[in-house]
Amino acid sequence: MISNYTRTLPEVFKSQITGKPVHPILSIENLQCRYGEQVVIESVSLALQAGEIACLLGPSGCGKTTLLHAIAGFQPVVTGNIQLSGEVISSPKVKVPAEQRKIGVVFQDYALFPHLTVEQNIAFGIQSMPKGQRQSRTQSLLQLVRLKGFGQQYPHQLSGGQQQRVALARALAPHPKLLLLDEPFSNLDTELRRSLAAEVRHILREEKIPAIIVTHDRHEAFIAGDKLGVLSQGQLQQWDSPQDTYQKPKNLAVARIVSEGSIISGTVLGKDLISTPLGEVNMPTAAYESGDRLELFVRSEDIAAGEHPGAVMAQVVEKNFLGNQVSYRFQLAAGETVEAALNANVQAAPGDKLPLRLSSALVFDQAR
Ligand SMILES: Nc1ncnc2c1ncn2[C@@H]1O[C@H](COP(=O)(O)OP(=O)(O)OP(=O)(O)O)[C@@H](O)[C@H]1O
Repeated sequence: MISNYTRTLPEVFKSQITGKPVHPILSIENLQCRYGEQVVIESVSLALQAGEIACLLGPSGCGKTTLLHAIAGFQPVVTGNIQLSGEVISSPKVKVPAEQRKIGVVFQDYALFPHLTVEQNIAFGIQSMPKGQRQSRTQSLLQLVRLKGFGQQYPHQLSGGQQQRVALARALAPHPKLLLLDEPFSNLDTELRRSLAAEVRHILREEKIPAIIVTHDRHEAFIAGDKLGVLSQGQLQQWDSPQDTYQKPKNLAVARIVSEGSIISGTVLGKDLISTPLGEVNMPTAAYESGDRLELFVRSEDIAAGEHPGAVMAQVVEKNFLGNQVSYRFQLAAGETVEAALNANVQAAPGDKLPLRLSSALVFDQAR
């Protein structure tokens, strides 16, 4: 049973200058969204502070887009509420129309206007600005997204990454209070995705616009986010910094979403000592008694190869070269298999046996 990650409700700070309360830019309290009888978002609460960038990560179908649509105003709310700068914009009784929310949205497919130039696309949402101001905003955004000189081109003359930067500039042009990006890089190849994730982070920082980015790619989320929200089965399992989420996942579902690894069994041998099919490992066991059976999550990088007292022999069943590392799948004597990411100088082929040892593992109560 995956325990729901419950957090204290959004904090409201007091300004040190005015003494007035400073609300999170976005706060969501006990949100539920449904399609007919199907509950897709169940009791989600979170707070995003001014200037923060959050990434929402989770498996396909877990409700990421639905949550984004609820914030944007495209999806009704069954219970709970959504507040922007302290004002309720969505609840069962309140629904501020999407176009009045001052929330920008960037979609996966860029959705640029094909018959408009890059400059015209960027200026589309700021027609009400005086001409001089509009032109200067457009030019500064062109520079910010590194497309100076491309202003007169049409979208089909640009690469995918360039088109997505135009879409970002267009969404930023009216100075939204919050920007929502729904899998903005998923049409791009892996390397470009990650460099664009870093670039988008830089651009949002420059513009001081808080954002929520939905992604499937944990590396993209680690690069772009100050906060990482892990959504699974319609519930926000964790809402923390990427580093804390990686190092201290709240449950097995989060561990599996944010890292590569394997599940193995363990038995508590005594104080802070657990026996596993990969040998004995020192871990806090205060919550358990000797003899307790546990499920452990072993991250691929927590397994090392080489002669060592206590190492156990394991047989290579699969090997994939990744450059500086090689990903191996090993069969252990007890029949379990584990994934390990080993240094490329370890030479082994399927069928070979290697001594392995475990440096650490994650233990979860009622792990499944
Ligand atoms: N318009 C709709 N009508 C009915 N069910 C829907 C609708 N949109 C989404 N769903 C269902 O709601 C669930 C969550 O969908 P959602 O698109 O929010 O997930 P997601 O996490 O964004 O998925 P993905 O990563 O694949 O885009 C899925 O089971 C989906 O089938």
